Amino acid sequence: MPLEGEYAPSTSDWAREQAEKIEQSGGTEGTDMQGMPVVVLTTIGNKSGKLRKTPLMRVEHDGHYAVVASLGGAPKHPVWYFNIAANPRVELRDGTDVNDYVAREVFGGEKQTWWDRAVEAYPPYADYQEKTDREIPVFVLEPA
Ligand SMILES: C[C@H](OP(=O)(O)OC[C@@H](O)[C@@H](O)[C@@H](O)Cn1c2nc(=O)[nH]c(=O)c-2cc2ccc(O)cc21)C(=O)N[C@@H](CCC(=O)N[C@@H](CCC(=O)O)C(=O)O)C(=O)O
Repeated sequence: MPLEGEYAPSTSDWAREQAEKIEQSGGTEGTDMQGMPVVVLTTIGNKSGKLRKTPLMRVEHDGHYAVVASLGGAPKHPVWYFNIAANPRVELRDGTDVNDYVAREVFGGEKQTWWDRAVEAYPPYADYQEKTDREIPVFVLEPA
């Protein structure tokens, strides 16, 4: 069941432009950054109730996805983290495929497994974790 609500654009220009390019092309354009694949996560704003569309690096293994709240190694979580915390129902667009998921933050060995997969998909994640004391959260997306 797709998430319903009014879309509210990100205040990050580059992210907004990429999300809108991907969405408006039905997932056929704008789906990479530095040659690495990008997906679009849709969350429900935990304050506005609006739909937030966030481009993220694609982290996939055997048909399962994870999303990484890295924000370039900033000291604070990206606010989409708090959207998921309040409502774990999300949508993920991977190219032309859009599916519903329930996001589950992972810890311990499961997080390490997915963190290794994330760094393999997008090596700068390792640098981001190096540069911050913040534990960068990883969510696994369970099919809804
Ligand atoms: C800039 C901010 O967005 P954010 O949710 O903090 O997310 C920051 C970034 O993670 C986001 O811009 C990502 O798309 C950046 N980004 C990646 N960010 C990552 O964290 N990980 C990635 O792998 C990643 C890859 C990536 C690839 C391409 C690209 O273009 C961007 C990429 C934003 O849009 N803020 C809005 C509010 C958004 C929001 O969700 N508001 C909530 C309330 C949130 C709250 O305050 O609790 C609501 O509507 O209720 C605002 O300031 O008005």
